[in-house]
Amino acid sequence: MSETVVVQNVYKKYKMHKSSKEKLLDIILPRGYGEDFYALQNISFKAYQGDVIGLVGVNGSGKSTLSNIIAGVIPPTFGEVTSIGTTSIIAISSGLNNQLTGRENIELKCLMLGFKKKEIKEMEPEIIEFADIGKFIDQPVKKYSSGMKSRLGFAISVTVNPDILIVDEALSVGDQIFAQKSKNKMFEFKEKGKTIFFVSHSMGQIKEFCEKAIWLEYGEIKQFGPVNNVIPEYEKFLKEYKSMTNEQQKKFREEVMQKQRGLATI
Ligand SMILES: Nc1ncnc2c1ncn2[C@@H]1O[C@H](COP(=O)(O)OP(=O)(O)OP(=O)(O)O)[C@@H](O)[C@H]1O
Repeated sequence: MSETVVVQNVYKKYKMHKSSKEKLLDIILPRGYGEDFYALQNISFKAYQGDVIGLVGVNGSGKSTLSNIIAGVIPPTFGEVTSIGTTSIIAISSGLNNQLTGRENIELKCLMLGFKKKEIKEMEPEIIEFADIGKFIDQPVKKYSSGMKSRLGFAISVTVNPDILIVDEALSVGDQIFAQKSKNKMFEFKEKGKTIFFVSHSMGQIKEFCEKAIWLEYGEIKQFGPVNNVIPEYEKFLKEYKSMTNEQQKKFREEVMQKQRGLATI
């Protein structure tokens, strides 16, 4: 099985700003301003053709940041990501331009992915049919509901037929019929041997769909392995976390923040 995504020692550092003044200082000052905060630390793993990998972790553990880095939407601060093949990300905030119509967004996104105008015209009917948002396709996206946006984002991302697909919570919005249609499409991709990363808070969906899982904690990989090993451990942690008192949960979150604040050894 050949490698499709190689992630090596990836870190993502953000600055914490308490006010817009601090944000401004960060831009003006040569060394920047603000406390360092690591959304990701020391992330390394390999994905292979046909891998379907679930990304799990509590809120703020770094799932979306890692998805965006794999997709090339944002760069890592340190480290390297090598992708063999075309990559497409499906996320609720899927980078649609609010001022443009759905149809114009199709063209823009496909142009950005490197397609020629003729190819886009050929793909357009398929995208519109999959999105199934009727006359809204010629309305500006700012008039769309969140479900409509995710339908259009999903339709574009799957129709361009990427080798590597990153699905970030996309199945949690939209109605049941669309969710089923999306699920079928993803199973179709899985059968074709594409590499899929799947972010979800639904352990049911992760267990149903993925063979491997990455559990992120404090922006680090806590566990990576077969879904049947990782998810029971993660569920055990979730159960313990839920049974904590508010005070204990607060302490845990503070420890998390502390760990992400520049304690990284690079
Ligand atoms: N642009 C940014 N600037 C500063 N901090 C950021 C930025 N984007 C994300 N973060 C921080 O990085 C951490 C990881 O965020 P991320 O969205 O990747 O987590 P997540 O696991 O996807 O969370 P959720 O389950 O809530 O979607 C969070 O603490 C978040 O506040």
